[in-house]
Amino acid sequence: MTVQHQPGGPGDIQSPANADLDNPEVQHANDESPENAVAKLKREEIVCILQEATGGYLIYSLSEESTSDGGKPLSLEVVQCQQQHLPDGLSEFLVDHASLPPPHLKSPRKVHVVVSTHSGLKLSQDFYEGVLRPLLGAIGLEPSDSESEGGYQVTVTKTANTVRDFARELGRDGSAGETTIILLSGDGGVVDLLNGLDHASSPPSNTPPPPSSPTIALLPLGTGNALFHSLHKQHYSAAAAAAAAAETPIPSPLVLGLRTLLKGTPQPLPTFKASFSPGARLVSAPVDHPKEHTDTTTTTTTTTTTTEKDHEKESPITRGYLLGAIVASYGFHASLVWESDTPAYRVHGDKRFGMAAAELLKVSHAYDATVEIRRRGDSSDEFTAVDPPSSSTTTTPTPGANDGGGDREKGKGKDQGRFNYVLTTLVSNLEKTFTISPRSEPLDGRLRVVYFGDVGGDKTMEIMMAAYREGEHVRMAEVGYEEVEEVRVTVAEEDARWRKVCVDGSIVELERGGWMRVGREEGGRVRVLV
Ligand SMILES: Nc1ncnc2c1ncn2[C@@H]1O[C@H](COP(=O)(O)OP(=O)(O)OP(=O)(O)O)[C@@H](O)[C@H]1O
Repeated sequence: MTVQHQPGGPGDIQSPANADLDNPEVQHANDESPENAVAKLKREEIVCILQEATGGYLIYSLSEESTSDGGKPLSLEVVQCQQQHLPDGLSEFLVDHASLPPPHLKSPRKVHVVVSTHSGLKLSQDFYEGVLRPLLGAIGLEPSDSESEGGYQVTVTKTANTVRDFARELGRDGSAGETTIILLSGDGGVVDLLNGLDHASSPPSNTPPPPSSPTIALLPLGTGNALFHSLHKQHYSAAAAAAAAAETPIPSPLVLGLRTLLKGTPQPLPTFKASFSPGARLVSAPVDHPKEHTDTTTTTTTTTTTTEKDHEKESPITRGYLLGAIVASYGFHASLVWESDTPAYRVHGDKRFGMAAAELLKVSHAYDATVEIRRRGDSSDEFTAVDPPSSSTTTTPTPGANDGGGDREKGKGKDQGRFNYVLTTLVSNLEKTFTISPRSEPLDGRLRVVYFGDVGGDKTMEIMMAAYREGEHVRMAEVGYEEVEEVRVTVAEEDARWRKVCVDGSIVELERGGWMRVGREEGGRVRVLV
């Protein structure tokens, strides 16, 4: 029997025993025999199975299909299976009652749900009401207004600062280490949490604070969800193999996220620190398309026509650094993240990235910068300048101590000092299928840099497309790729348009001659469920 949860009810999954026969959906569900309902279950949608006290099982699954009659696209369904034994192949989803709630959600731990309303397709609120709240209810957890009443607390974002403020508060009251935060957002939520917690600490520390850190459970409701996809990369391949064997589709990211919420274990999340020169400013989204721009970099001079500000608001970078867990970039990636954020592009939804990319590739700007790296084992001020590899030089990558050691052998050529792309990352994927750093393993804490020079728009496109083929781009002659301890990018550009850097989605504008220094951190400021 399938009983579809009605979003908005008070944690009220209706099991067959208390199903409301006046409810048309329940009535419809009651028309179906339990055997049929179980037989119709889609394995890839199953979140968990709980055993009932009376024997039998409740099978919970996530339905993400939109309905033609305007029904909610996200809902939790429960099917009762009255057999004494689960049908073949379902026992792996069984969660033992004795282990519920799991340790990371169990008192005395405090549980907070953070609902980021502007993330991705703005489905977080619906997901909370229609899926998470009833699922938590099923394992005995209910929302409450105050910690003293027990249960979990819910924070719904009202502004772009809500998550940071929440984290700051959490850091100040000293309870962060006993808290699990279920985060319904994209990558921005994680970064806001990291930086908010850091700001609560005093004074600014060079090393992460060792006291027990909060645990984050990610439910991927953003656009890119780079961290979530990178953490679940092996799971995707395992699930893909199992799915191929059983000829079933692989589970969706949200199903995987819910399974991890119930069965995952907390692990330290590697982070980096991006420090900036004194004139660096965090900038808001661009006010309009970039100004008409004459770019004659190919004939070695750059003519700019942009002098006025291209953004509405800017703020200093408190403490001179930002923390990140995903990516810090300069060049095409940073420009794309920033320039696709105009009101004019935003109305096109996620197509805005393709549109902004097409415009940027037409300009094919070669960014004037010095890129220096510090490798593991080098002393703290021992930076080596790198030049973009030249395609004209034949290369034979030879795996070395830095796992991309061969890349350093790639030739140096005319492209010296001009880059199209410089990206430092702790994760493998920027989207589910966009593998920017194929050698990165989940939580390996290794910082890697991917870079290439003034290769032109068509070649940039070719390199990006190769990244969609499981990261094949890193084997291309034009692309540098290696593990580093730290990267320093110093920007010589006149035009502010080309002085933007990106740290996990936040945009920072550097002053002329300004720099960004990205270094790996030891330890873990937060833990993440995997
Ligand atoms: N109610 C709100 N009003 C204004 N801004 C909000 C609100 N809720 C969330 N935000 C902001 O929206 C942004 C959402 O970022 P998030 O990374 O979660 O989603 P995304 O950008 O769609 O996904 P991804 O980063 O994974 O591509 C954050 O910067 C957050 O501060």
